[in-house]
Amino acid sequence: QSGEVAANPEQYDESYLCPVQVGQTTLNLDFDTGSADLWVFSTLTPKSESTGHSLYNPSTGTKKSGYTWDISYGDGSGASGTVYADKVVVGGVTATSQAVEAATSVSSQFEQDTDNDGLLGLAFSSINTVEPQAQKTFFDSVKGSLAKPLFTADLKKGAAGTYDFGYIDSSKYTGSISYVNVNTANGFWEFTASGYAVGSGSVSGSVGDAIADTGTTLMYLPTTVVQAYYNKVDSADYDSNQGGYTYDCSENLPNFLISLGGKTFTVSGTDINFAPVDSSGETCFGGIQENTGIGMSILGDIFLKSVFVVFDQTQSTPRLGFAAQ
Ligand SMILES: O=C(Cc1ccccc1)Nn1cnc2ccccc21
Repeated sequence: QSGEVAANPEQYDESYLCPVQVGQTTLNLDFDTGSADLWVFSTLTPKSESTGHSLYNPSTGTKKSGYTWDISYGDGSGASGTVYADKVVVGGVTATSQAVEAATSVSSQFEQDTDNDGLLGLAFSSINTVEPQAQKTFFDSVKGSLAKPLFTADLKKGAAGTYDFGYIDSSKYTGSISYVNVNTANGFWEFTASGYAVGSGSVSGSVGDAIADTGTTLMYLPTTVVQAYYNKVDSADYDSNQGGYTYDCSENLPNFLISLGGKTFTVSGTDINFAPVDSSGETCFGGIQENTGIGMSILGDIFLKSVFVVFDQTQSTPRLGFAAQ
């Protein structure tokens, strides 16, 4: 089988939500290549936490007795609950007995984002949090039945993009796809990014160890790289209150160039301008921030909306393919 599903941006492209049939209900889920749990708001979630969300009703599923899950994300958000097996359909691609993790508790960040009805993890199943036995991601459940064991991400700035499962749509990118090998030891789509440049010119240095993470909004890079970037933004400075680099919203940001698999990709300065820090719209928060404390770089949505990405398991070593959009 193969299929295509829309990826609809929230305000400021903070995350992208895709319609997914879970049991007999369609929910809007955040497809997340940075985690491996498929969890949903449910009729088991306290009403005080689930108002405004679409809810999965586990009555259509088969309860996996004694199974629980509990996930925490790098930004401090999290959720936990119980586990059911049920039908999950994404763009026509069907997993007949997918582990669906029903939330019995969610953190305030999820409670408040009423567009988001849960997450669909697309990292490696080795980091799924279900106890006593890790469960397969949706992609792992359907991989063997896909025309090709791969999926692609085509996210866009302020517009609907797509995730495709089982095929590469050559109308969605330009030029050739350049591939890098993935190290799955940490359960992420992790690879080595090469040189970078600020503004224009030839790339140099090395960004290093990085993950392709659709579930992270921004780009988190080494301090040396981030300082080199904001040195080119006159009004920029590190604002500890905001927890990152800010600048005057009126200032034009330089492009950021990064070399992956031997090909240089350009993230436009307009894409790096993330959002105002408050309703005055005077000061803006940058889409490139420091990876301090994370342990690797994260190429999140700010980067991913500039490229077409292939998450490829056609070979014994998984690969990431990058092409210009
Ligand atoms: O957790 C992270 C990475 C991160 C972000 C900020 C600081 C440190 C680490 N992303 N992420 C991946 N999936 C997510 C789901 C919800 C929230 C964040 C999510």
